[in-house]
Amino acid sequence: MKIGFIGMGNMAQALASGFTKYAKVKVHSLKAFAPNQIKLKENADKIGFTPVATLTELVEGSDIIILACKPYQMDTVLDEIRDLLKGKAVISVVLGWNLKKWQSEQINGARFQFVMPNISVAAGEGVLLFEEENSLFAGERTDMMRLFESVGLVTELPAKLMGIGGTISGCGPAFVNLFIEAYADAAVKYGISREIAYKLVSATVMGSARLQLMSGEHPAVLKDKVCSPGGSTIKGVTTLEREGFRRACQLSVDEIMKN
Ligand SMILES: NC(=O)C1=CN([C@@H]2O[C@H](COP(=O)(O)OP(=O)(O)OC[C@H]3O[C@@H](n4cnc5c(N)ncnc54)[C@H](O)[C@@H]3O)[C@@H](O)[C@H]2O)C=CC1
Ligand SMILES: O=C(O)[C@@H]1CCC=N1
Repeated sequence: MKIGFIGMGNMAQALASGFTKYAKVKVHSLKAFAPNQIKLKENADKIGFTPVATLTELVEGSDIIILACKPYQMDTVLDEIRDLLKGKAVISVVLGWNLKKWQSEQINGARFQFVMPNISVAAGEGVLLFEEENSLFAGERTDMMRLFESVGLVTELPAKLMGIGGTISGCGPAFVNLFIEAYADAAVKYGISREIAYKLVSATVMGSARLQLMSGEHPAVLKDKVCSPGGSTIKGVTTLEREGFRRACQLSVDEIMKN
């Protein structure tokens, strides 16, 4: 498998780090191109991929191209590589660049899959949504899913649900980290050091999530198990409810889904 990243920003760095650490399928080469060659070289040394100097070199030296630039950069990228993509498998993690959009570009001879990842792939604990509609060969799609399974939970969704799925899992780490920061601030306010505060809150989030996934129990059941009658937790829970925690979560999703 010869993989080439177009763009090496936050998301591509997370994926490349995840693949170099956790890939359970043989990756023969991992290359990347980005316009800022100094930064690219720094990331290459840190993560362990091969930096290349041009988009042409990247595409010609890879069988699988991972598009990981910003949506507004796609036109410039495609202008340069459109004619080189024949026979390649293209994975897009670019918001909005799904199969329908790709087909509207009429790029002949390239096979395509839209994947919505999240940043936690860097820790091997990501979420990766595969759009059901795709034009990969069946065998190569299975290989792709195995590769991405090395860095997280792979789930297939129909095109019509990729927007909401990607909002929950792709944007989700930002919401969760806001929560972590807020509770760490509260711990610091009462005297715990910042370093310990982040560890305590992050481990609590991770453990709560893992228990829910492993047990399959309703989150409300797990919440109730923590809330002793007349105890401390229920005071915190009712305060969050009074201050509109659930509503704020819902509204954050509604805002994104307006696009
Ligand atoms: N950051 C995240 O958590 C997630 C991001 N995504 C998607 O991943 C894509 C990248 O997002 P980020 O990594 O956050 O952005 P970023 O801004 O950190 O990275 C963009 C990369 O593209 C490169 N680039 C710019 N122009 C280029 C060109 N002409 N040719 C090749 N490379 C070029 C930049 O130098 C940079 O390395 C976006 O389309 C976004 O929708 C998807 C899921 C999660
Ligand atoms: O904020 C964004 O547009 C990208 C897509 C999902 C996560 N980050």
